[in-house]
Amino acid sequence: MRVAILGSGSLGLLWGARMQPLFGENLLLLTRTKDQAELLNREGIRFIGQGGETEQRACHAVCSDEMPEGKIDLLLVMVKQTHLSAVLPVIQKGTHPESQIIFWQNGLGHQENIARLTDRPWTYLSVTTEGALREGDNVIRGTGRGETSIGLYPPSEEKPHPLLLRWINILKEQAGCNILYDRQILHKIWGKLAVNCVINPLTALYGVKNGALLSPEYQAEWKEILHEVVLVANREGIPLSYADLDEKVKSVCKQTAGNFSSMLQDVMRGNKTEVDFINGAIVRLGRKHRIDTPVNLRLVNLIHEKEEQML
Ligand SMILES: NC(=O)C1=CN([C@@H]2O[C@H](COP(=O)(O)OP(=O)(O)OC[C@H]3O[C@@H](n4cnc5c(N)ncnc54)[C@H](OP(=O)(O)O)[C@@H]3O)[C@@H](O)[C@H]2O)C=CC1
Ligand SMILES: CC(C)(CO)C(=O)C(=O)O
Repeated sequence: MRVAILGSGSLGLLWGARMQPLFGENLLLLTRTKDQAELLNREGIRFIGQGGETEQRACHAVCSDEMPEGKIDLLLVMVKQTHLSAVLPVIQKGTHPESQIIFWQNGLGHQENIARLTDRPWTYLSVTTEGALREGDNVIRGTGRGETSIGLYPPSEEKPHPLLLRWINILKEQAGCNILYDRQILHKIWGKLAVNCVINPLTALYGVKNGALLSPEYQAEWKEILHEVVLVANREGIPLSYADLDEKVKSVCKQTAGNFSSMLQDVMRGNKTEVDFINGAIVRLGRKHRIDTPVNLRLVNLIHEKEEQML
């Protein structure tokens, strides 16, 4: 099985380090720049565990402009939502009709991009609570083991392809990953979306770590955001309750108390954030169902203002 990772950032380097011992020369990392590919080929990936232990893993990388044609059997797409449409031609070129293509982006919006691929029926969404922080172009720090779910998208009663199940088993049995196939992947996507709708914009606007949101001053906004998310989710046919989601957001704030959310990190680095695919997705779907979502809309606008200020 030839496996590739498109996007060698935080998530890409984490999964690259993890899969290298399992797939060796059959694993390819794809980068945006030639410089990063050269660095990875020269020095490999340096993985720093939670206890500070470091391992150097040799790897094979190329710039995504040089994606080999039709050779990849299983592709992990790990670029941000903001770069997805630009890499569609790379995905189309590197894969074949039996390829298994897994999209890892937070938020909603990748569905439209997936629909633009031609003759690629085996597409999946993934939701992961595994955390990673990139400390250099070839340095990755694991910030907590978590759980990963993968499900066919568009949703289908069809069984997943045997190749995907083989890959999941290899990761489970040989790398001890907590990873599973999930027929209800959209429920997981919405659960994670709700978490991101609260934590990401509030931490980015107020410049605080995830754990700070548990203090009373943020509770009013937190509740207003979640109420809108639940209304929209239910109208989309996703049966999520306010109480469950509120509990989930609290538990993620506790588990990741010391983390800077990805949106806060983007704002600090002067990068475009994924807000249009997180709170922006609630606003778009709200409009579709004629549900007002003023709180999420306000957050989208405030985050865009913040992005402008940081440019
Ligand atoms: N980090 C985490 O723990 C988690 C992240 N996610 C989601 O996963 C996705 C990726 O996140 P994360 O890894 O943190 O993001 P990063 O920004 O760290 O990584 C994205 C990578 O994609 C690369 N990229 C962009 N354009 C191209 C291209 N044309 N060809 C090849 N590579 C390209 C970027 O390259 P360059 O750096 O050179 O611009 C970057 O290395 C996001 O949607 C995020 O929401 C989900 C769960 C956890
Ligand atoms: C779960 C959370 C909020 C962890 O920081 C995250 O997914 C993010 O930062 O994007």
